[in-house]
Amino acid sequence: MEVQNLIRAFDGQRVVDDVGFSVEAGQVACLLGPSGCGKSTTLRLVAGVDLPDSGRIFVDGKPVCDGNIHIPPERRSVGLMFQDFALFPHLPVSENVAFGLKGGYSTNRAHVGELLERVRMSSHIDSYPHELSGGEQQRVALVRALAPQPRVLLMDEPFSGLDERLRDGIRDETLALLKEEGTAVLLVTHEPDEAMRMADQILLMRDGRIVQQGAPYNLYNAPVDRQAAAFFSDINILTGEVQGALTETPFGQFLTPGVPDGSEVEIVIRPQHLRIDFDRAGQGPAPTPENGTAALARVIRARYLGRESLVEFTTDQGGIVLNAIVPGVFLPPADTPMWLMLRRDRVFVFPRD
Ligand SMILES: Nc1ncnc2c1ncn2[C@@H]1O[C@H](COP(=O)(O)OP(=O)(O)OP(=O)(O)O)[C@@H](O)[C@H]1O
Repeated sequence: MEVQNLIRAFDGQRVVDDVGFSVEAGQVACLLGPSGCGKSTTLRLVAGVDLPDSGRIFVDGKPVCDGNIHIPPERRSVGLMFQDFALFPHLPVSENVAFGLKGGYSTNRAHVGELLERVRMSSHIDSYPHELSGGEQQRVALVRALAPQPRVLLMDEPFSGLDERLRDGIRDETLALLKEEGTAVLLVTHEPDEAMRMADQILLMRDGRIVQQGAPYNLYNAPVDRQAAAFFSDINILTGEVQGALTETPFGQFLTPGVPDGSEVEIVIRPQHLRIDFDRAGQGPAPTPENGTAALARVIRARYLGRESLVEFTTDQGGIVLNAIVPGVFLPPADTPMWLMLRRDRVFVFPRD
């Protein structure tokens, strides 16, 4: 599936602003972004339930929407699965799954049976939706969407109605089935964890635009700007002024090439990429290329989060507040002096907006 230069405005305001991407068969692309950034509108345009002001959409290489063509939703080979997955309450599972198939359940028994088998729901074939748990309903909704074998499946926050504990299992199961089917999937979510877990490709959206797209690894480890970095985890920010392509901080100098002298930069690091060392009578670790220079800091407070501990520090020089995440239990008392280092390969430098 491919989308080119999609634009959609409401009341003169562009909510989808020159969006373009493609999704290969068997790939999951996640449209990720904060509420109101235009994800659902993009999905609706691809589905064909809304018309773009301009732009083109292709499914299987064929145009389904451009300046001249507008193929209706039911003829786009696109399946839909939305948040409330609305199974028909008056129909049993069998009829729900067969709903989009010519001839209904009676002529598609084998296909429906096989699909239900694959999501371990065969024993519920005669049940009605109200007799199923949320997770079971979700599995039925998934195979209902896949039954007509669409080339593209569009999913809008499909897991958000589910119990937290069920979600991971159902996500993995869904992913496995989608991969087997070879369907191109476009999934809308505002949860970075979900996108990281599900996506082959993340399309990060902000104010109607895709600000970055790529594999989850790339978005996490090479964000385009501070907001993109902050979308995936808490971040620490140090600010500094550039002089001669270098920025001086309590953690030593950072290379900031291409930024004019006198302008400010933000040096960003995720809490799990701080290194901590104990203080030995005012002596810190020697500088290294990997970790730069250590800066003396004091513990403000430490909290245990289960798998990890979160320790808040303030640096002696400059009073910079920094959060560090450490695996396991690490709860130093307040005011403990410690040396902090920033993993140089995990630091992002951005011009300050
Ligand atoms: N039919 C419409 N008429 C007017 N404005 C609309 C319409 N549909 C969407 N919008 C506006 O477009 C913007 C983007 O909405 P959209 O639903 O695409 O965002 P979203 O990223 O999916 O958000 P959420 O995660 O909250 O669903 C919002 O400001 C919304 O109010």
